[in-house]
Amino acid sequence: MLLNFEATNDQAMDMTPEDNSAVLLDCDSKPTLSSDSGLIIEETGNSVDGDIVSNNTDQETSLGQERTLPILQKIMDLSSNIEYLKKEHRVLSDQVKDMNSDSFLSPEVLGILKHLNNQYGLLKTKYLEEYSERKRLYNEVIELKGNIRVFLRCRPLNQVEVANGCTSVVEFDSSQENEMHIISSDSSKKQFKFDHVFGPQNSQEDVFAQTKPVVTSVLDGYNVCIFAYGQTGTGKTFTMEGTPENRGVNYRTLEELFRISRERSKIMNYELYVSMLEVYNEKIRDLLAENSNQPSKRLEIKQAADGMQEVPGLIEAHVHGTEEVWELLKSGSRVRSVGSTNANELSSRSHCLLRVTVKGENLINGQKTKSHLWLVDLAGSERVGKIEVEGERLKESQFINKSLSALGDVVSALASKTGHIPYRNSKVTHMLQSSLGGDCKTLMFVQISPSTADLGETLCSLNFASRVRGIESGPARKQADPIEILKYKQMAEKLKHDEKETKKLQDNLQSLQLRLAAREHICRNLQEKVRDLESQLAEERKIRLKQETRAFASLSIQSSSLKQAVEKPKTERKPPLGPSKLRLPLRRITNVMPVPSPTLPQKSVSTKAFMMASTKGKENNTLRTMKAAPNQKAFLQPRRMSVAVRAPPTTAEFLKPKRRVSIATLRPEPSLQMTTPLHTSSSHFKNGSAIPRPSFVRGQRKARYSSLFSPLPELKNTSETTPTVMRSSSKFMGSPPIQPGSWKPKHPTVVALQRKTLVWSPLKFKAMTNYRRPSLIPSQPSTDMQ
Ligand SMILES: Nc1ncnc2c1ncn2[C@@H]1O[C@H](COP(=O)(O)OP(=O)(O)OP(=O)(O)O)[C@@H](O)[C@H]1O
Repeated sequence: MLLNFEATNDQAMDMTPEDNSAVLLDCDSKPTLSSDSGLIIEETGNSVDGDIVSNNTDQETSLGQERTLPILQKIMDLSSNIEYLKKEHRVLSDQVKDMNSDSFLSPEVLGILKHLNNQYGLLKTKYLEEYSERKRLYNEVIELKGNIRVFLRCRPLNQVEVANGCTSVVEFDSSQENEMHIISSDSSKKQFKFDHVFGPQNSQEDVFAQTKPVVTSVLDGYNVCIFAYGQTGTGKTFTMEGTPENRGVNYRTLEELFRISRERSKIMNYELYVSMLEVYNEKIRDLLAENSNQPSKRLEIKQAADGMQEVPGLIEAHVHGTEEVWELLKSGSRVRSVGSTNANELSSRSHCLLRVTVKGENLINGQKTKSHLWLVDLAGSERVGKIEVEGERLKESQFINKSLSALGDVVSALASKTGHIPYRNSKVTHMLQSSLGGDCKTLMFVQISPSTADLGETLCSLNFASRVRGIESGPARKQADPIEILKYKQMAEKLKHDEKETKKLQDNLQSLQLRLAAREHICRNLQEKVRDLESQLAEERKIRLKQETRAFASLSIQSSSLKQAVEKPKTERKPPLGPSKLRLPLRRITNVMPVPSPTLPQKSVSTKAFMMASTKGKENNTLRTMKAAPNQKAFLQPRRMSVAVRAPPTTAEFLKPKRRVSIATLRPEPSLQMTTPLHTSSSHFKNGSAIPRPSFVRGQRKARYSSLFSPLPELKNTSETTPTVMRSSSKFMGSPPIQPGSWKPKHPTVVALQRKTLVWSPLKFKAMTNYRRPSLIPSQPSTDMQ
């Protein structure tokens, strides 16, 4: 009979001894393996019918055998089974070996597995990189939009809730760290999204890890505000303050600030100050004030010059280490107003505000910053009916709810971007004004309870938080130290003033330079003019010499002819025109005093000379006579003789000054007393009460020199004397010294330059230097000149 091993085996196992006893098996029968690895048991002698001879002896023996047979049989069966199982194990092991080495773990498969493993690792790192990059970009967008970041934190169910059979209505998706769902009573789910979601399993470390980047930006000069909002008993104080075993955001923040400031000590110098206050029943109380149980002075919120809210008189404790901070926080928390409600045994009955002021100074560029970090634990929103409060607690609750509803109004106004934001409706909103709508980084923790019993309150908190998340307050900006700003403002004003002064001085300088240039130009022109005049004078002298020679000659002829024609007694004869008034040769202007004429008064001689000249006056004859003059002394005759050759003038014309040069017409200033060497002698006589000689020629010279030197102040002051410059060199060798205010320019260009406010410009100056104004005195003789 052929049996399948498994079936046989199973059957064998299930067989009872009675069954076994019924079956006689040949001990020698051995299991053999079939070709298909099945077990075949050959029945080799189980048929005993007709082969066994019965006798008594044999019967006893057979009875004893019958008793031992089933046991033996069983042993045999089991041993054969063991044998069989061993064999089967061997076969299967061989098969597994074959599979391992041959087919399943072939090198190709291993290679593919390796490759897939590497790819998986790469994708994982890529995903993580992308994830952090997305988060960074998201944070940047939030910062640019100025959105208030909102973190949700859900506490675990407490013992009371568990005992009451409350279940959790909050569902978290571990793959989405910023999403959560609320399961409503009708089993529908409502999704809420926040910047981060912390479940009951998240620790204080997890929370601070996400908060750290925001709080530490206070060291970079940003104003930061973190506040916890939520229903009473949801863990606001736990998140912000924590417990000695599980310290909260406040302590961890200061610890981190100290750590970073130590790290940056080579570049930055930081000073940290801590203030702690509470708003209880709409009154501000300093929690760090000594004897804070006593009624303290009234603190009010004022707006500082930099637009931030300040509380004058609030204590600012300078802190140097975390231990000091912890002590301060503990002492502040101790005096905080807390009370017991049926929602929270130690419920905060006030809004607690911790302010950290950071003063930073950059040791490299000296830039200073002053920024604030506000850490706010708001009082819990609560339904008065639900928590069954009365008396003082009821009053507290009403104040709390009023201020929280004011916060809600502010958030609604900010979210809808209305013009007026009602910040001043409560102390808290007034205090957080710049944090909610200003240029600071704001983070809100919305705390919720997971309990089904608090579903309504939880939904209210979540809706409020979603509205807060929608507020766009504009990007945050770094805060410079107000003292620094003031210093820079003063510096800017001083700079402006200095610039004005510099401009004024530049203008003055420019006008002086222009005046100088104008004067130099005048001087140059005058020098040229003097040279021209000198040459003209020389020419004139030459001509006059010729004329006088001619006149002298003609007179000599006339006198000799008269002598011959009319015989007169010798006594009547006129004395010859002697060298009574010798003149120096007219070569150049000199200081040498001329020798005064000792002889006849000029007037009588000149009159007679004029009369004689009128009778004759033939120039050709004069010239001839001149040529025939015996010696040079004759050329040094008094000037009257030379004038006599001209046409006889009328009495009025006689004394009229002759206009000879252009200078006389340019500056006809009769009042100006300019002298020549000749005039000096005349003045001398004048001063000595002598009668001045009526020489119009000298008058002409006087006018000419007056015009020449009148613009020079030195000459004006010394009008009665010859100028020093003239005396020393008789030429204008340089600019005359300027006495301010002693000379008023009269030339229109100079006057215009003086009056005009000039703006300094190198181009202008260049243009001006190139510009040649017309000379005060024309270089070519004009029609006025003769
Ligand atoms: N995440 C949390 N893990 C463990 N326990 C928490 C957590 N959050 C809150 N608790 C516990 O819940 C209780 C209430 O917390 P807490 O006092 O901080 O609430 P609250 O919101 O500040 O209440 P109130 O507004 O009344 O002051 C505390 O005993 C606190 O230890």
